[in-house]
Amino acid sequence: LESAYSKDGLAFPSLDDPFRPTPLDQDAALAETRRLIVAAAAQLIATVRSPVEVLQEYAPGMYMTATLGFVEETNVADIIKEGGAQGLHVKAISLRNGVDESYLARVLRFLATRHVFKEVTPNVFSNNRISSLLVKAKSVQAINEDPVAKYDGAPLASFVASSADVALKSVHLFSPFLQNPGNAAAPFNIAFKTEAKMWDWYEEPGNEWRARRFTAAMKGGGDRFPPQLFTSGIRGDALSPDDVVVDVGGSIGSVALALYKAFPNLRYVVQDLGKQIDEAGKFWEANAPDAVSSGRVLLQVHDFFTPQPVKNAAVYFLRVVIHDWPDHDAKKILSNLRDAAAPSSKLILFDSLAVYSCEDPSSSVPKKVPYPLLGNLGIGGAGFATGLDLQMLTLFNGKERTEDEFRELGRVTGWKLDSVTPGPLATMVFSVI
Ligand SMILES: C[S@@+](CC[C@H](N)C(=O)[O-])C[C@H]1O[C@@H](n2cnc3c(N)ncnc32)[C@H](O)[C@@H]1O
Repeated sequence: LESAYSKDGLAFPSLDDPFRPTPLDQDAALAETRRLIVAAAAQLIATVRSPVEVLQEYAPGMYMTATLGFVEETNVADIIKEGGAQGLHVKAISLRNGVDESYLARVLRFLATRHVFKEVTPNVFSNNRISSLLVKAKSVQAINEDPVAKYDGAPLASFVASSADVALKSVHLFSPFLQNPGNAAAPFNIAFKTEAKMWDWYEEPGNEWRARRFTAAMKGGGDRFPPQLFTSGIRGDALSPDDVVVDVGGSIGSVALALYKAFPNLRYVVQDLGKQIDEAGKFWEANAPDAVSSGRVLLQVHDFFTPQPVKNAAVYFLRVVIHDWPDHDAKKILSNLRDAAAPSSKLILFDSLAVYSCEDPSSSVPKKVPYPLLGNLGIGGAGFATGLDLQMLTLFNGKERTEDEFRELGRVTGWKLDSVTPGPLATMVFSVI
């Protein structure tokens, strides 16, 4: 890593400094190097640490979520940033967010002990590489003036905040749900005493701020979505000008926007529920004003449990949608697309791939990892995906699926899995059976 950075005339970033993006953050070979180092370091810790201490650290793991949510809600990283690089005393943070300074000190010390924030001198905290990503996109004053819009432009902060809100408030019902899954749709539904799916519940009065936060989280999607992912599983000659690409459950269409910019001669349809499509109108107006008026991009209200109105599209794609649904619902969604498809249509799913923690001889992309690391590289490889899997279970009884599970889901709905391109989001390309 150091030599790769020095080749670009850069020092390897210090944990003490705020995060500054560089092109090397996107370099695939370096990402693999990082994963191996993290996998090895985590395994080394698990190996040498007293197992008692390991469990003492893991069992109260909820405090990580709770403290991150608290600092996000009370704008701590934002306040520290506005205070300057030298850091701020908890008294000064308290003056701005009204939280007792001794509570702040204890929360920030818990996090600094885990490398989120740095305690520069006693009770003085600065942002470091990790905590700097908790900073939202607006000034603290603007946040206080319009709290509902607090997470606009800050997708990662939105993700952190919603993990500490709906997910944390639901997860204490995890074990009862798993033991009696017939009693409710998901732990979320028991916790919030609702039969509604989380999206529909967001639309209820009083939840406007949650709906807005969710949209903010989704708006970051396109930035983290390199368009070449889209073509990675499709033959170069498979798409022609004016071919129709449907972004099913596309939210505001941040992924379709990235694709539209990369492949402007295709036609796009972004489909979602009403509120998302209303937001999509504003999003496209701000980012590609001609796209909708020229007819290249159509924003369409569509419930994917009803027949798909766009027939014979070249591509139907769903990004992080199928993992929201249990198998019986996922099958309905894919069957509706199959009914609308032409023989040449492709279905592309972008989702995290569940990878066994041991070796998987049946995988179409077998990966040899250095002995004695875990088959999925542990938290270095599958940390986020395994966490997301349980988050989907908690919120929706959804799931991240293995390659075999995707193949089977396709097979029973009339789609053949042609290729799998692994990555932080895997690309699964299906053709019509
Ligand atoms: C996790 S988000 C993914 C959004 C988008 N694909 C992206 O990657 O940015 C799931 C989306 O599914 C949409 N959704 C949920 N139920 C739906 C339904 N019945 N019909 C259409 N869209 C739905 C939600 O509104 C939400 O925008």
